Formats: sequence, C-alpha cells, structure tokens
Amino acid sequence: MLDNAKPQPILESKNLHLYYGETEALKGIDMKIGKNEITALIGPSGCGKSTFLKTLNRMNDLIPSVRITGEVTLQGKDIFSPDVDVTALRRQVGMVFQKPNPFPMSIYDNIAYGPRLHGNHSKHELDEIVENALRGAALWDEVKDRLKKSALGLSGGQQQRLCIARALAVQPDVLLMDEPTSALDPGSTLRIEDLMAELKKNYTVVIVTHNMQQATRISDKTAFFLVGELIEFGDTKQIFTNPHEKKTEDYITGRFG
Ligand SMILES: Nc1ncnc2c1ncn2[C@@H]1O[C@H](COP(=O)(O)OP(=O)(O)OP(=O)(O)O)[C@@H](O)[C@H]1O
Repeated sequence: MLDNAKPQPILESKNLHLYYGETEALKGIDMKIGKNEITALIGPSGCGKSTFLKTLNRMNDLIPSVRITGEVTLQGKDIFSPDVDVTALRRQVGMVFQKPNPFPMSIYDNIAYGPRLHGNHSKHELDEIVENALRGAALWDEVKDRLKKSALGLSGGQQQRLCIARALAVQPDVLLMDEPTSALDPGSTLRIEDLMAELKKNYTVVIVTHNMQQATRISDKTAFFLVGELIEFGDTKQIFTNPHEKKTEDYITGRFG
C-alpha cells in the first residue's frame, strides 16, 4: 500500500494516531511525502483529511482535547520532539486555509508581516521579499501599483493568492493547503491550480481537496482517507485509473461520499 519508491521523503508519518478526547480521528497513518511533489488528500467529509494536514505543522496543538501518538518527521527530525520550536516549524511548513484570510492591513504589510516578525530586514530587503513572494504567487502584476492599499479590497481569488504569497514570504519548504479553492469561482480556481504547478518546482505541497478532477489535474500522489484510516496511497494516475482497494474504487466512482 505504501509507496516506497522515493528515496528520502521530506515528511513522513508513522503509525500516527490522533484523538479528540475519546474520538479517534486518525487511526495509525503511515505516509511518505516526497519533496517537490503535490500530494492530494481525498475522502468523504469527516474522514480526517484536515486533521492529518494540521498535524503536519502541529496546528492541532492549539486544541486542548487533542492527544497524538506515533511519529511525524520533517527532513528526518521528529516534529513532536521537545526541542522543536513550533513557530519555526510553522514557518518551514506553511499553511493556506479554505477561506482566504488576509489581515486587515495593506497588501504590502500582509506579506511583510512574517518576515518582520522573524528577522531584521532593511526597507530595501523587505521590498524585495514582498515583490518575490507576490511574483511567486502570480499576483505581482495585478497589485504592484496598489501595494499600500488594503488587502481586503482584492477579489477572493486575489486574496487567496495573497495568502499563498504571505506563506511564501517566510521561505517555507512545505505548503499545506486545506481546500484552498473551494470558496473560489472556476476562473480563480484554475489560476491557483496553474500556480501550484509552478510552486512545486520550489516547494512541496500537500492539499486537501473535495474535487477529484482537481486532484487528478494537479497532484502527483493521492491519499484516500476513510473514517480515520489511510485506505490507499500512491501515484495519482494509478489511484484514479487502477485503484488497488475496492473502497477507493467505490469512492472515486461516486458510489459513496
Ligand atoms: N476540534 C475538534 N474537536 C473534536 N472533534 C473534531 C475536531 N475537529 C475535527 N473533529 C472530528 O474529527 C473527525 C475528522 O475531521 P476532519 O475535519 O479532519 O475531517 P475532514 O476529512 O477534513 O472533513 P471535511 O472534508 O468535512 O473537512 C470528524 O469526526 C470530526 O468531527
């Protein structure tokens, strides 16, 4: 079931269990996430996709009832180890949410926020960081003349690219995306999908999506979850054309979920 063909995964989970109080939301997930790949997490509502995604940069730590056992390693290092700086982890493993959530400040300040927090940059350096991040998120040309204007004045699709740029500005290795296009119109969705193909040249992307066409269009690997279990994980093409598990086949052919 596991794909062992890749040499050194950037992220790996081993026998990962997560409990919300008494409820077991992840039931022993083993997954290797390859560097510079896009991995899509699919499965019906409530099967644990977002929970798994958030575990990868310890966003779940913020929920008091959560208990986690097993292991997640980033570049071979245990992310739950007591000496891990969680802020640094979240910088290295950035996150983009379902609804675009720009800060109520200027476009420039949205992008400069993280770099200002984490480092001592000159104005010139910050200008460069902001421009590079906006270019990286394919937004620069649309906003270069209005950097000092509020980010809230951007369209939904632009706001989501701004949030991607904000994540890029702190130079992450991995981007986690939780249904990043579900609140967007088809045109903005396609722009984000095009952008992802660019992003994977420099980053590793893990994306939760309910849209199976999207998974087939953009991802290299697909992981199918069902009630907290990883049912099947492999090359996206294989999962969608020749699934090994009956449950995967039933799901992708629309028999449930
Ligand atoms: N903060 C929480 N407290 C308690 N239970 C939670 C919490 N967050 C999620 N759960 C439960 O954990 C299970 C997995 O939820 P999760 O959000 O990870 O699923 P999902 O596959 O991402 O669903 P969706 O596609 O609807 O977003 C569900 O049963 C959900 O009710």
